[in-house]
Amino acid sequence: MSTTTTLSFPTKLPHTLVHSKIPNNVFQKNQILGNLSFCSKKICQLGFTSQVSSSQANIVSAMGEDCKLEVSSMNNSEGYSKELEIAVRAVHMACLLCQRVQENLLSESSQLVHSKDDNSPVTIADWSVQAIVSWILSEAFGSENVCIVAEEDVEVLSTAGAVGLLDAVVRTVNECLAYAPRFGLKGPSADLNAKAVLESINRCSLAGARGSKFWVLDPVDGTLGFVRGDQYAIALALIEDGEPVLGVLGCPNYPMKKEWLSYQNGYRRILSRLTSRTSESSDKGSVLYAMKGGGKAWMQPLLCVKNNFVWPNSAREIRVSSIDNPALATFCEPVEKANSSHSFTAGLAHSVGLRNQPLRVYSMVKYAAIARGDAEIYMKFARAGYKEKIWDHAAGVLIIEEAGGVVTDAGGSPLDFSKGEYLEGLDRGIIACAGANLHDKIIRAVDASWNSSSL
Ligand SMILES: Nc1ncnc2c1ncn2[C@@H]1O[C@H](COP(=O)(O)OS(=O)(=O)O)[C@@H](OP(=O)(O)O)[C@H]1O
Ligand SMILES: [Mg+2]
Ligand SMILES: [Mg+2]
Ligand SMILES: [Mg+2]
Repeated sequence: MSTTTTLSFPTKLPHTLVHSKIPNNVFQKNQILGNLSFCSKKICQLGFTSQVSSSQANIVSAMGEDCKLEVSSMNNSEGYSKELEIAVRAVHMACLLCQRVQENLLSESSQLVHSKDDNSPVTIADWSVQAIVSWILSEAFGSENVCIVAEEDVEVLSTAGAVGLLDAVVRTVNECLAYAPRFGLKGPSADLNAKAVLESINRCSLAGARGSKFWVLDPVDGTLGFVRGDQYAIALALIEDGEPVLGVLGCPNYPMKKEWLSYQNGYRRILSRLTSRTSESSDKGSVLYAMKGGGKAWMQPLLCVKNNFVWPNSAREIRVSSIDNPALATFCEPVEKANSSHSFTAGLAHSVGLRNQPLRVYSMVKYAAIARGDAEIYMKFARAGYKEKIWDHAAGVLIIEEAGGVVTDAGGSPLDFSKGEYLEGLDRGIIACAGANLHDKIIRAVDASWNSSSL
């Protein structure tokens, strides 16, 4: 134990490091240590020195053998490890913010839900999350270096009649940013005023989607689910040269174990013990993330500010389901018929031989369900003329792909994130599957039935 050895991790990842001098009983096989700075700390406590910088470390073998540390990351991890660290922390903070606002919305049935021009809802959580994520990314990387494409704008908040609403957003933003140090982030030296909050929201612009590198943010995806006390997600991705290179999905009502969800209405209702105010937020939700190219995706429990948690958080690897028999597979789809044709997918399900009831879930939690292996297929067929937005898909697509799944349009082409705020040229709909076999079957079934559909 007293030997001092330097564990020096080459900067080029992925990488496996085998070290024989770590005592056998220190780590357990397959234990996941979380990010490397945490791993490094743990190794240092044992009297070793380590030089590590970022990412995930996973003990792949130990106990009686050489201790083997697998540093799992991707080819481009050198370039994006800091972005991932910051993005994951920002999304954790956004999850806490949303949990608080959702609790208030449900308990006070307050007037904090507004309708946009297209009649879709927007709440103080949507604006507040956009403000904090924009603020955190700008602080971390410099506002001149950060380009964010995000769903919300400041139009409603800037009107004279919206003073109360803006006050509520400013309060929510400051309450949340006060927790920044708990997440290892620097918070503002003084509370942000209304002007600074509006600036943070407004710094995000749709025009950025034409650039070669930009962040894409859906501050609350599934706002309808959010206001109904149901599932929703916070989605943040980094796009480079038209492809998502990192993706983070916060799912505040989707616990680490799917057994903690009630299935009565798909994933709609979480068990009452989880909705009670006394339960820990970490029981309720999860944050998923991946970086392009490593073939791995990860999930963390939400942190509970009531407990004295210490960042970093632990993470466990997630993988898509291995089921490729349609009779055993489950497909998910949007809750609202207006967002995706339930009758068309019912026909597809029948022709492919899917027997299970569809899992109707709000938001990108559907992508999370596939990536975690809780369901095998996700299909969305919006009405003709609807153009899918990049922020509704970018993070989810990358996480599913890195977890081993396939995501394409209904023509089998990858989604194109290079053409601005919309997924231009999308062929009919979106199909995500746990494996190529199921994916092929669905694509063929779409071709066979499309012409006779009313879509
Ligand atoms: N008419 C129509 N057709 C297709 N898609 C639409 C439509 N209207 C909205 N949207 C987008 O759908 C996002 C929510 O998708 P979901 O899969 O969660 O749908 S559902 O709420 O479960 O029905 C939702 O995202 P948020 O606005 O972030 O909630 C919208 O971007
Ligand atoms: Mg919306
Ligand atoms: Mg959305
Ligand atoms: Mg949204």
